[in-house]
Amino acid sequence: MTAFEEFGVLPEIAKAIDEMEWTLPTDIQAESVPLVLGGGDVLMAAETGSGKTAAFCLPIIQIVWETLKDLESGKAAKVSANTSIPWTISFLDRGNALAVDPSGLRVQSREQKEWHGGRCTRGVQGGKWGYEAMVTDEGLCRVGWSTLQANLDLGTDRFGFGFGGTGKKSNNKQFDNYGEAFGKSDVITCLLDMDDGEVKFLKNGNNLGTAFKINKQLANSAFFPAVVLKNAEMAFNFGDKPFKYDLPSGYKAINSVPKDKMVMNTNGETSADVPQKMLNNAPQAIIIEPSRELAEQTYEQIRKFKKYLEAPKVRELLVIGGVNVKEQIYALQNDGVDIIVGTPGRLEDLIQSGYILLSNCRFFVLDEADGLLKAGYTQLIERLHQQMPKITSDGRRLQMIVCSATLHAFEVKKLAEKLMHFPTWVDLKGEDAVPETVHHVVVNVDPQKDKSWCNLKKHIQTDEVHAQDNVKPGMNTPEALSEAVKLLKGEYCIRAIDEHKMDRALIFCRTKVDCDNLEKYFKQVNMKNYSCVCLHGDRKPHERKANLESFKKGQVKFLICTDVAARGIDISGLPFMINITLPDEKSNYVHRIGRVGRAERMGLAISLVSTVPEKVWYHGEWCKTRGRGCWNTNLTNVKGCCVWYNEPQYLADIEDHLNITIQQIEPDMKVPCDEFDGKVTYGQKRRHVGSDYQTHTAQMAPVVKDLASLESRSQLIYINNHLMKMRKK
Ligand SMILES: Nc1ncnc2c1ncn2[C@@H]1O[C@H](COP(=O)(O)OP(=O)(O)OP(=O)(O)O)[C@@H](O)[C@H]1O
Repeated sequence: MTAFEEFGVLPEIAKAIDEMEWTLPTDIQAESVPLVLGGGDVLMAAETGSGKTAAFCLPIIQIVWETLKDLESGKAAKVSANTSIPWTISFLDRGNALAVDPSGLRVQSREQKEWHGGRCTRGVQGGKWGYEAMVTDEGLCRVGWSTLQANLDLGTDRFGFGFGGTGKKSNNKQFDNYGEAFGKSDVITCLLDMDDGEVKFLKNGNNLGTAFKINKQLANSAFFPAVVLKNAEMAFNFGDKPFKYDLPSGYKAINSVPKDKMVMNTNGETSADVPQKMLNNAPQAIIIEPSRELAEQTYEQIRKFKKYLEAPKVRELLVIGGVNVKEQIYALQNDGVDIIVGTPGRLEDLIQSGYILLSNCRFFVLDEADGLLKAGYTQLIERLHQQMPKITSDGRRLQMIVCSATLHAFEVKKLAEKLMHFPTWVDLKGEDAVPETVHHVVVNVDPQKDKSWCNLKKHIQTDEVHAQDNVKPGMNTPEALSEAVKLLKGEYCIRAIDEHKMDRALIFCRTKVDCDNLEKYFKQVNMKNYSCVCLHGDRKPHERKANLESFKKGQVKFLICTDVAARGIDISGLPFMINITLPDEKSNYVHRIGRVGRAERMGLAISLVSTVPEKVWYHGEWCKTRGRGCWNTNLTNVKGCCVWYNEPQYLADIEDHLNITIQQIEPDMKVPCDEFDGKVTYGQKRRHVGSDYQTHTAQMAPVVKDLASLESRSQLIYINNHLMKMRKK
């Protein structure tokens, strides 16, 4: 049995993992896999490169496959196969905010503004029948009877007859006083007399009299128990248990309706016998990623993990923008899908146009959740969540998984509170942190100390922010120093590469134009030694994909990118990364440097930090071309497109956030001999020197000592007591 199997992973999946040469689950996997398999909502916060992708993909693939297998063998189908459906509130015929518990006998809606209703799985034609509904939590509720034509807001059309907690009866939107108000713990008996064509109600056993006369047009219709709630909860008894109050004479429990009078509720089902799970375009899992590259990466991992899962096959689909939508639609309509990995925009397009159905979705995953929220997708996420059934047709609850290396953001906590169901935090550090495998250092770029920029014969082309300023070499104006920083950063970058003999590195620039300029400079200096490609939003999707691939395959040495690649991108054994400019968003520092030092391999991250303010482009929504061909070098406070970038401040913010002081190195780029240097090769696994064990022993020693003294004290107390008793005797 492999270590993964011990955590409940299926042998077929464990075999695929074994082939990837993963011997042990990482900490986040060991904690999260059992939680997800057990049905819980999970918030995963763990360092970059700690294996979060597998922590949610493995259990999802497993449960999806098991569900498909159950369906194939007919087990799950039984739940919705007509003949065996019990008398419950239907999982299919209900409003999208009405949660139905797995027994189908308790319903809840926490929607405060709208009413959400549901109907029973079976109905009746003819005879005298009754059932009980109990208010189990305060709120607004209405119960009664409706036909299948009635809308779910009971009593608002002529096909439904309801009695509400405010003491009103309603049919066809006509609300009249009836009986008396009811609330928490009250039991309402709903009675249907199809022989005399009337509906009446009891409150806690007291007969409130006839509420409605059913008109002749509806006399032959089938009626179903129905409910509608606004921020309330109710429980039902259709006769499986003894009623709290006896039914009036002549009435029987609704669940004793004979077959010839029983009518099945087919609303929400595609056909009487086909369970929804069989629908090709209704996936069981939706995984949202913030970038196309990350979506592709997660999709590829899923393909690897499911390799040995046969009969039935799990079908995964990548739904991202920038590629032909027709192919995605074709796959949805013809091949079908069980797990979708996608980016928000395209995903929502296909959902709103009906190509993807959410009716069977039971896993909703937000990877890099804080990034998604910061990118403005909060409402989209909430919209999708609202459309997902909170309990699926086979009685399983929607599970939500939210993860990131920087999850400690207010927005994430707010979202979790709103959408998740008693989530478990799997938080291995309690705060955003940098893995021990990442050695990260900063280098000051000080144009007042380092005057080499005055005499550069060959230099990087800058972003031309100072094209109209007088910035001659040797000048001391803020503009001249800012231009100098840009020139020096080009030199420092090459120096860092040379000093560490980097033959593989990710280089982050702040803007697309900075990326392009660095790419040109590398080619100018030495095309072969500094072979590189760019990855940023202005490059076409196929170019982005090809560039990432060529870097991953080692065909080029350097990948120059904007924050597009900051999150999640996994390039195995990547030894080096360079920040040409620090990100202004502190969590992005964690994500950027987390591209190295992954899966226990060591990595070095060097950040170039200007000591003086640097004037940079900042094209906001006011910039009509969003930067393309824009030459407005005024500052943003006068409607321009530039800002003064204060890197020392951003560095202080990052250090404050991580509660550390980042080691500073000199412009010669030499990394001083400390415990990292000399003992490690960046890109390789760290030699295990056994220090962990020693540290652990040291940590545990005082606790063990305390325990020993407690034990000895308790034994002494016991002996003393015993002696005292003996003496008394
Ligand atoms: N149990 C394991 N054993 C060995 N390698 C693993 C294991 N789990 C994951 N890995 C490898 O570790 C690397 C990082 O995994 P992954 O991309 O899931 O990290 P992450 O936590 O999502 O990081 P980020 O926050 O940067 O997105 C991958 O190359 C993956 O193949």
